[in-house]
Amino acid sequence: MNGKVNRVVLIGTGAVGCSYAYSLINQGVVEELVLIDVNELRAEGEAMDLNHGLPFAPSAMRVWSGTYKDCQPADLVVISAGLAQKPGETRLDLVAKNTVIFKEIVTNVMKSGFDGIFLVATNPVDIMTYVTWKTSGLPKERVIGSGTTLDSARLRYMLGDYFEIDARNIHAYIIGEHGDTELPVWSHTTIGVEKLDTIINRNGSYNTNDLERIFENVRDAAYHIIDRKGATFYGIGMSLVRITRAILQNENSILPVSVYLEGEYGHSDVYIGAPAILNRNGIRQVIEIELTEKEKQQFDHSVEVLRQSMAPSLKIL
Ligand SMILES: NC(=O)C1=CN([C@@H]2O[C@H](COP(=O)(O)OP(=O)(O)OC[C@H]3O[C@@H](n4cnc5c(N)ncnc54)[C@H](O)[C@@H]3O)[C@@H](O)[C@H]2O)C=CC1
Ligand SMILES: CC(=O)C(=O)O
Repeated sequence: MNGKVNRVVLIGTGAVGCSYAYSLINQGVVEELVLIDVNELRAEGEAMDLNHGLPFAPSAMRVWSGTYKDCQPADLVVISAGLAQKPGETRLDLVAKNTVIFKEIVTNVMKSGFDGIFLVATNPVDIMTYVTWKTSGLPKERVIGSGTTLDSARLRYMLGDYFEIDARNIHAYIIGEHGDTELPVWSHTTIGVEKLDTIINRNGSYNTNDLERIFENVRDAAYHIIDRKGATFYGIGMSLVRITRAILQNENSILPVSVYLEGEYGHSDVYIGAPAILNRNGIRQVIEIELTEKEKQQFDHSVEVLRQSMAPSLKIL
C-alpha cells in the first residue's frame, strides 16, 4: 500500500447504486464512499443506514452524502443515476432522457476538477458511456461502462448450473451491446481447462440446443426479473464492485466492459462490450478475440443497432 486513500463517488443512490454501495462495504474495497443523488434526503438516509453496518465491515471506511465538490480528489466516479426500464421497455428506450441527465451530471463532476476514472452503469450503458466520454473530455481509457460484465456473470452462473461446475471455473463471455443484440462467444468458452465443444462432443447428455436456450435466458434475464420484481440490482451491484476492485487494486484483470473502439473488431467511434485488461489506469488494452464468421456478423449487427440508437444522444451532445 502506498498510503493513499481510495475515494469512490457514487452518483445515483437508487436500487442499483445502493446495491453497489452495500457490496462495496461488505467487500472492503475502498476507504471513502461519497453518495450523491438529486434526491438529497435519500442520499443522506442511505449514508446513515450504510454507516450503521460499518462495525461489521471487513475494513474501516468513511461513508457520507456529499456534493459534486467531493469529486475533485476522487479516484472513481460511478454513475447509476437516471431512469430505469419499466416492464415492456427496452434499455434503448431510455436513451434521450438519460442523455439529458448525464450531460448535467458529468458537467458537474468535471467542474469539480475531477481527473480520475468514470464507471457507468445507467442504461443504455454503452451509449451513456459514450455520452460520459464525450462530455467529460477524458481519455477513452478512463471512461468505462459496465458493458456485458453482468451478462457474462449470468452466463457463467447458468452454464455452471447446467454442467454442475462451480461458476468460477466457467470462462465464458457475452460481448456486444448490453441489450437485445448481445452475443455469446461460444468459440472461446472453456469449462475449467476444457473447451466447450470437447465436452459437448464427448457427453451425449449435453447439446447445443440447450446452450442456445441458456443464452436466450441470459439475454432476456433483465426482462424476466423486471416482470417479477420491477428492477434488477444485486447482480449489477456485485458486477460494479468487481470492476471497481480490478481498477483500484491495479489487478490487470480481464473483464467484458464497455470500451471505446478505435479499429478493434473493425469498428470505430462506438462504445460496446468487449473483454479488456483493467488496472489503475483504467483500460490497459482492449482484447480482440478471433471471432467465427457468425459471431463477427452478430457483433457487427450489435454495433449497427447501437449506432442507430445513438442518434438522439448525438443531437443533445
Ligand atoms: N448496466 C447494467 O448492467 C444495469 C443497469 N441498470 C440501470 O441502472 C440505472 C439505475 O437503475 P435503478 O437504480 O434501478 O433506478 P432507481 O430509479 O432506483 O435509481 C435512480 C436514481 O437516480 C437518481 N437520479 C435521477 N436523476 C438524477 C440526477 N440528475 N442527478 C443525480 N441523481 C439522479 C434518482 O433520484 C434515483 O435515486 C437504470 O438506467 C437501469 O436501467 C440496471 C441494472 C443493470
Ligand atoms: C436492467 C439491466 O440492464 C439488466 O439487468 O441487465
